[in-house]
Amino acid sequence: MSETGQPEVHGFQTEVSKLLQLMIHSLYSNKEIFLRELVSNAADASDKLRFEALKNADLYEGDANLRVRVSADRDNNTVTISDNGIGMTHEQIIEHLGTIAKSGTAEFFSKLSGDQASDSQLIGQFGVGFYSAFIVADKVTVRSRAAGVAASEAVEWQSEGEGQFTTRKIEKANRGTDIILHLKEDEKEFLDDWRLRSIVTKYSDHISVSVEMLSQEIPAIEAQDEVKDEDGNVVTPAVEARDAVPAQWEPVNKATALWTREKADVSEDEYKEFYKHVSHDFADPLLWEHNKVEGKTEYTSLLYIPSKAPFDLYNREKQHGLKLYVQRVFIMDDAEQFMPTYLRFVKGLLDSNDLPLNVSREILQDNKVTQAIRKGCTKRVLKMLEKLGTKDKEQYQSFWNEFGQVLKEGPAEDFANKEQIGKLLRFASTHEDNSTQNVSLPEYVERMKEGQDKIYYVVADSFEAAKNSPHLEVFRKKGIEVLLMSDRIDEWLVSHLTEFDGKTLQSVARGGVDLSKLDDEETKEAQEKLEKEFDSVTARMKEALGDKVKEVKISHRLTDSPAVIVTADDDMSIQMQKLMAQVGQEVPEIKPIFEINAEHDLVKHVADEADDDKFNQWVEVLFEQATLAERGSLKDPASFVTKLNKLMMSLTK
Ligand SMILES: Nc1ncnc2c1ncn2[C@@H]1O[C@H](COP(=O)(O)OP(=O)(O)OP(=O)(O)O)[C@@H](O)[C@H]1O
Repeated sequence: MSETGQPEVHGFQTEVSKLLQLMIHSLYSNKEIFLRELVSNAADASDKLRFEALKNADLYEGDANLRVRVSADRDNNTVTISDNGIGMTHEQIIEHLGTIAKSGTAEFFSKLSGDQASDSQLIGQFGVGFYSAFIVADKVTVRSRAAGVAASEAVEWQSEGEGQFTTRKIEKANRGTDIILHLKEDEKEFLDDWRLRSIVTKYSDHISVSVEMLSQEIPAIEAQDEVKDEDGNVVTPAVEARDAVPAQWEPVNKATALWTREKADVSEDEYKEFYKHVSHDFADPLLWEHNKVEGKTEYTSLLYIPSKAPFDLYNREKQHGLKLYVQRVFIMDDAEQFMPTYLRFVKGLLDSNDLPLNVSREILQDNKVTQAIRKGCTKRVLKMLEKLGTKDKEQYQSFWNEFGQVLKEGPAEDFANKEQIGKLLRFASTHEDNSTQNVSLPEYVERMKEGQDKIYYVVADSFEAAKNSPHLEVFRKKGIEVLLMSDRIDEWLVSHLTEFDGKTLQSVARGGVDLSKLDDEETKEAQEKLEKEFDSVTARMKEALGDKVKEVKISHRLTDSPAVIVTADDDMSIQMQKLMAQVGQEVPEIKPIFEINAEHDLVKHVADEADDDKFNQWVEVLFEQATLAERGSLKDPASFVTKLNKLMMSLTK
């Protein structure tokens, strides 16, 4: 730590410099948000102090009246946001105001295109926070003293937002943080008291700590005698002398915790602004619900579904959860115990009357109250989404596009709500044959054919591969809808969501697909006849392929392709084998079932081949071709090509 007055120079983390540049340019049209961000940080600092003071009331230093003050100084061209919250130490200020401690930062920067319009959208999602001060200021001074630290150990941070900042030790009698913005030449509008006041009211009305501004000073009035005309009538009454009323700090926001108010008294805009405060998101939320739960466990929840996914959504380790309050006292951010991981996109807060004020993450872990609230909140979110899905398909689709992948983790994580989650899933399907995931399971069930008792799906590496899978041929012919899955998580999903609405989910690539219930007697008889006729051919093929396959069968699922490989019902699916191999896990060798299309000309030709060598070559090529279509790769592609060439050459002779 430097001596008092001696500045230490520090460089910003590279990302901070980049962020600053980008923000100043892209958020210019919305520059007043700097005040929202700084007041929001000041309110958080008050919440944090209140929490720490639960254990150590001395931190209040005799001043428990927490407030944020906003003022302008016309002479010095500055706006100051001052709080008496938790404050920052020298180390904290360097860390918090010199780096970006967010997961997903690298990914964020890699997504920037250099195009201002689209980058400004992205930066909004990233969250701008303290650095937004530089949109309107060309120099920012932060003076801070952490609660419990001596006045002589306070710290001043200063920067012009260009690559570096300085810190130095200062004396500061008052606890907390002052942020002093030295306004840019053309930002003087923010010196106007009314302008500041209207921004504070617009953005910070819901903040539970009082935000104060100075009232106008009322000048002194001198005493004046009554004035009468010639007839003795009073023309001007006497005026009593009055002292000047100095400007006073007065609250400009409601300063009641928004969630404690009645729903009917909170406007849409207030809910939206409050969301931005708790989530640090820039965009409006998609949906929210505010509830007071009474009965055995009593709590208030205010749950928001964001409209845009954050950058680190796919990181299951990322901090998530709700802000926790106990009897209106802020306890912690990101209380993940109240939301399952697959709902990690939900933002908001909980205020419990049943948890103790000294509650810790450890206590929350194993607590009946926590479990009851988590159950209640989970159900609430699932219901909210279900309602949106039926009420507003377009909005639901936009939700699904942002968060659907994460919701697909649900059936594995939350067995109890499987059916409910099932209703929220959306898939691409052969019904529309395009890649938009917009078919729900209830819709699928409603379209099921008479006699169809299963929900059919195919999982492949890409939508195209799923759509063109040979397994679909018979389904297309019979007009049976198949869900087309190609997201990484899909195989995991269907291994946990095995049933919906009493109907089994069945992969079309499995051996046990049996559509015979949908066939008429005539077709069944014809199939049996064909199987008998081909008995010797399938046996010969099995001999040719040896233990590469489990079985060779006549297929009832093909119309255009000559052959296909399928997985036995109790074996691991090909897609799952691929996933395991990708993450470096050992995959047991699983032999497929080889199904041939007895009505295909190529198969008929092979069946008639008397020469054993040639027959074997044909069978191997058919088998490897089917493997290639299914897996997208072969263990030994070169020898496949050699065999194929040999066969083609023989055909030219
Ligand atoms: N007035 C303040 N009092 C105490 N600490 C503060 C204050 N303002 C900022 N900080 C500290 O600096 C950190 C960084 O602030 P910043 O606004 O950049 O990010 P954030 O609030 O964590 O999140 P976001 O960027 O999403 O707004 C805060 O997390 C907090 O620890």
